[in-house]
Amino acid sequence: MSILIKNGRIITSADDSVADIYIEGETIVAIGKNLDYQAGTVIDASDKLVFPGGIDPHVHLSMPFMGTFSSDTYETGTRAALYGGTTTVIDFVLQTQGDSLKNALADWQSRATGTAVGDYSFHMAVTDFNEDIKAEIKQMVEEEGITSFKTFMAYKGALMVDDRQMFDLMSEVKKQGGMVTAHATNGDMIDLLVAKHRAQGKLSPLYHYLSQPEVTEAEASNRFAQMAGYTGCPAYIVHLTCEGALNAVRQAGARNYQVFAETCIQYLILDASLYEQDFEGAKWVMSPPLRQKKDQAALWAGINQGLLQVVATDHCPFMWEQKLMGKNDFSKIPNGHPAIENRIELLYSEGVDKGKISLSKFVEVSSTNAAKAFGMYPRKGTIAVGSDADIVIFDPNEKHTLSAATHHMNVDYSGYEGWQVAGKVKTVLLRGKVVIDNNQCLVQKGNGQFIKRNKVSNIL
Ligand SMILES: NC(=O)NCCC(=O)O
Ligand SMILES: [Zn+2]
Ligand SMILES: [Zn+2]
Repeated sequence: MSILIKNGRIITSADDSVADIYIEGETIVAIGKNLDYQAGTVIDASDKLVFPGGIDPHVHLSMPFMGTFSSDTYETGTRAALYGGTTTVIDFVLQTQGDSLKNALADWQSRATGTAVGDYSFHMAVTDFNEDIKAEIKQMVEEEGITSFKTFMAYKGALMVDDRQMFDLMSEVKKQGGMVTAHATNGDMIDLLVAKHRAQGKLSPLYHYLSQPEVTEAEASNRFAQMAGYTGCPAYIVHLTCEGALNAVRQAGARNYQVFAETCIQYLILDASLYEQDFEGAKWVMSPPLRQKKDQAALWAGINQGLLQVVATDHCPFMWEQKLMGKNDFSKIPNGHPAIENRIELLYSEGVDKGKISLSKFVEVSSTNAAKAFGMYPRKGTIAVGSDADIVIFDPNEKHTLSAATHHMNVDYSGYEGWQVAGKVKTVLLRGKVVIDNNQCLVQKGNGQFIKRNKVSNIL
């Protein structure tokens, strides 16, 4: 099978030029002006942007959490991702405390294998670290191609690890050539604030926000970054939301520690005023919570300053019925919101179209940097000869409106209902196959492949 994409404006993190792309099988074979190949399919990309398939390294599909499961499966979630221009996602395998990493991996493999529509990989979330688990780290890196290890510094009593475990894990992961990532908020402080608000009968979604003030994130981010610096372990903070946490990353960088950070689209464009509307605010109950306008400004600046390398989603959708589990108590609202399908169009619209970031920065933070940080580059994350032909053809002028009525995520509301975006994902290729065209998904479940990842060395 061969495809020739003609006359698109090809944007990578390094280049911007109008040219053609020739694809054979799953791979990009040639890029240049006026390419003269006899292709099975020719796609005219005149007046369109052509950029690498998005990589969302923070999603939760069919995730068991807070007494329920996130509502997108590998099928619905990766298909919605493709509609939105994201061709590869990285989900989190969650170790059950007291059990092995191997068993957790088998559990997640059974959900994803033969089900995913788009490509996927796994981070391993270590929720309980001891000598037995230490022995499994090497096996994950060497045999399974899982090179990043997630930790939760919050969700006390469920997923949280203590500092001793974190410190020990970092030393081992460094030895094995991996990366430790963290949900960096102070679980003890949050636990106390939640208990205090509940005891006072303060039970609306607003108190979810007030139980996780900026200091809880700034403190944990700094602690995580300092431990990373001391152990020399490459480290990555997930879903960073605020100025205080960004300052911890800035300080770590000033000391040449390898500390990388991701924010998510919602923290760039939504703010905490959404919690001021009775239970409706449950749509945006996520951890960490939405912050203030001053934090949004800091995050956009952090992207441009290279302190934040990735814009992900932390896609973790729950049906409204599931959110209602916390109708009378904010601490029982399943945490998370849907965005896997909306990330690229929102980031283009609010970032590039509004002049906050350049097109090359857009490509870096939506695709290239995640591929580099998580050991998939240059197979993924760029448009280059030899790379997988994961390609988005995007119309920068086709305005449209986001809505639950038209999205493909398995969730019955949108966090962005009525939001007008400036451009539209038109055609998506995954490993040389047209998977989305003309608002249609052309592939079935089982099309997605598990992507084994390389060790983390000389990243970014
Ligand atoms: N973020 C969130 O609210 N839900 C998913 C789990 C996590 O990433 O902390
Ligand atoms: Zn988290
Ligand atoms: Zn998450």
